[in-house]
Amino acid sequence: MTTTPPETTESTNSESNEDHSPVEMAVDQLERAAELLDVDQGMFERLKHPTTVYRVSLPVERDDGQTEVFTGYRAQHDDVRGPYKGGIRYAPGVTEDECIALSMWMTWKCAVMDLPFGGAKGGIVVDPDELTEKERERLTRRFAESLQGAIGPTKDIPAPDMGTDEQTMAWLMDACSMQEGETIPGVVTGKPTAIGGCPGREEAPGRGVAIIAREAAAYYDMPMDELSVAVQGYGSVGANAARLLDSWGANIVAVSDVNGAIYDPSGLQTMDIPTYDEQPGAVTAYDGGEIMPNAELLELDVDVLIPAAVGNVLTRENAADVSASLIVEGANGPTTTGAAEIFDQRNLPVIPDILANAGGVTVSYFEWLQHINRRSWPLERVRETLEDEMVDAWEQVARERDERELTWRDATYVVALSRVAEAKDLRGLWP
Ligand SMILES: NC(=O)C1=CN([C@@H]2O[C@H](COP(=O)(O)OP(=O)(O)OC[C@H]3O[C@@H](n4cnc5c(N)ncnc54)[C@H](OP(=O)(O)O)[C@@H]3O)[C@@H](O)[C@H]2O)C=CC1
Ligand SMILES: O=C(O)CCC(=O)C(=O)O
Repeated sequence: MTTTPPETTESTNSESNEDHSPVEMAVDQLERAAELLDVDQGMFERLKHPTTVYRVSLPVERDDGQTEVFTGYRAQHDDVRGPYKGGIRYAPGVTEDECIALSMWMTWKCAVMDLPFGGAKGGIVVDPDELTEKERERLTRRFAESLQGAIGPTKDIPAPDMGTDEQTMAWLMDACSMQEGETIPGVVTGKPTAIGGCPGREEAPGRGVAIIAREAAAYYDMPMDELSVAVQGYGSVGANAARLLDSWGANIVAVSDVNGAIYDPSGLQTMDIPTYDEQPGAVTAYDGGEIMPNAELLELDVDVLIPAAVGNVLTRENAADVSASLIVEGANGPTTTGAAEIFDQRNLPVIPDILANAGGVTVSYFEWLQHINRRSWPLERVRETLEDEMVDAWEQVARERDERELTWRDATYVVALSRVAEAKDLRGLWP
């Protein structure tokens, strides 16, 4: 177990991190908010570091009998407002540095939504598509064993992220329950509904992105039925956001997966384009529209650009060429520090990830409450409550932005950090 952030390492999209590691990006963002709020220097120093980082070796027997050892991480950033909370990703580019940055972003995301959680994030360095289902199950169970004592319904509650899904959460829950000798549904969120999951959790991050895009478009007087939208990434977040905006009347002109984008200025039928889960690799095989590289999608002349795939895609190199009028961050950390500076200079509004994609953790919170109350919510209640919570958070951030004349990112961080700092002051944990 380590407790300090490492030096710069590569992030999920390592080609364009402009020498800023994810942690450095996260610290830059925190520093701006700390200055605006005049936060105590010591508290700022503390919040630059995670509380704990677990690094575990995971020996797994492959189906051919060979043993392979994978590396897993769980970074726990801060729990002053409640148990650590955050997803687990399976991806070849997972690093300790990335998990730490993502855990910091979870602290702010939970705080901006006013959820009683702190921030955590974990991952395993693995391409899940290269494992069979049985191998993925063995790997997940081994990860749960290695994190015994670190995770639990009142300590740290994992959830899905890139490369993991409700089945992964079911295995994690089962492994933790076996260790404890009793069924503990609250140890993870994003489970299948048959074992205590919340209806609507899978669609929630994308639904939240769509709600925030709708509110932001209205703020800038852009009518929904005239809105052109490009979405990078057609997985859980991107496809759900695209389809919902489409159903509200927006014109989704481009979507992409890892192989590339399809573009049709007259609008794509998003319900007809299969996501990776529905049919892997189907985006660029879709009949209709022009095929283009992901990089070109990011520069399309659209009203709204939603990067919803991986981190660090908007960089100092391409920021000047982004032609959208508004960016809504669906992915975590899609905008590098260098790109953010250029967007600020250009007065191009960027609605940050910690607000825009917070729908997932918000519905995770509903799931956690259902575990405590032993009572499930119907889908309509989930959707209505999510709508209320997202709009509430949006309005608080918009007020802060307008009153202090801040960027959207700074305003969001100010709302989040002021809640975390107040909790630390009240609990007397600081200094
Ligand atoms: N799932 C969740 O609960 C939440 C996720 N997020 C964040 O949203 C982002 C996407 O997550 P999620 O939708 O769950 O992930 P998925 O794995 O479901 O989807 C990711 C999508 O991005 C595509 N993609 C992968 N790599 C690239 C690349 N280099 N360039 C372009 N497209 C690429 C994938 O293509 P292909 O299908 O071909 O692999 C897929 O369409 C991540 O940053 C995640 O952290 C944020 C909040 C909650
Ligand atoms: O639902 C959760 O607990 C976490 C979701 C997540 O990892 C994220 O919002 O980035």
